[in-house]
Amino acid sequence: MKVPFQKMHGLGNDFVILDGRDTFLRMDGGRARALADRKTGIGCDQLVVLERSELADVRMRIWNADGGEVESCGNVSRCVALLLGGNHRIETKGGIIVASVDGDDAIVDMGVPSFAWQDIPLAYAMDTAAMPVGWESLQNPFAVNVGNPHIIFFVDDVEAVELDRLGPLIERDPLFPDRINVNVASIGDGFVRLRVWERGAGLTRACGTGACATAVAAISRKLMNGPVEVRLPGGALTIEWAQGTSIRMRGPGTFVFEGMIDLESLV
Ligand SMILES: N[C@@H](CCC[C@H](N)C(=O)O)C(=O)O
Repeated sequence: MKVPFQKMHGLGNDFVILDGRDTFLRMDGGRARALADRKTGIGCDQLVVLERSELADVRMRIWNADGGEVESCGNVSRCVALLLGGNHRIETKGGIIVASVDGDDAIVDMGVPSFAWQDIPLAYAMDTAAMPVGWESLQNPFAVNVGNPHIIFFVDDVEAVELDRLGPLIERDPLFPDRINVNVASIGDGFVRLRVWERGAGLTRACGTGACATAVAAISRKLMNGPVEVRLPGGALTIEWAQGTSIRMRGPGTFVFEGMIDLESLV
């Protein structure tokens, strides 16, 4: 049986979204990997299935392109808000987020960030605001969990970082038992420039949770005052946050195309 899908992107970070609210859709890592494959599947950074929720208006399950199911995704939460329209409480593995639509933008309350080393999680105790670790030129990072785990390195020039080489090394370092999303950021005049190596997806044009994590790190280290404009290769997001409060993200989501897919023909 063929089921409909939507292809969308948030600043170039792209998704295949399936609606399983009325029809049971069996999804697993193998199927997600097959659908995400850019040569043989539809192609995307993340595969998303909407389901009925007992806790919120809708449940959103997210798989990275490598087939791993993950807790959260900032860019897809804006796309889903724009797809559904109006205001929605969305259940994710990383907690409940609240999304609304404002013109071409969606605004998402991404929840309160966690800073405890056990919550990132790290393999052993350390100060997550000034981690005494480093990988070559990337030193003294900040770690935060914004629904999913992130590490942020502040550098002079994000373009000078070999993120395609260092990203996978850091993502899979034993310090991170659940692996980690790797952000390199530089402070500009009123904005932060950001590049992200995403856990399970590699280099992406944008990462919404990475933008949230980086804004939280920049505000915590008093490098920026909110709201923070985060400039990614695919475009900009605005992030608001103050100590002890939820993170608020604002930005666009774009419809690309729709089609039908036979899930049973996959592995
Ligand atoms: N692209 C996303 C994040 C997707 C999940 C991430 N790769 C992870 O493994 O946690 C975003 O926009 O936040």
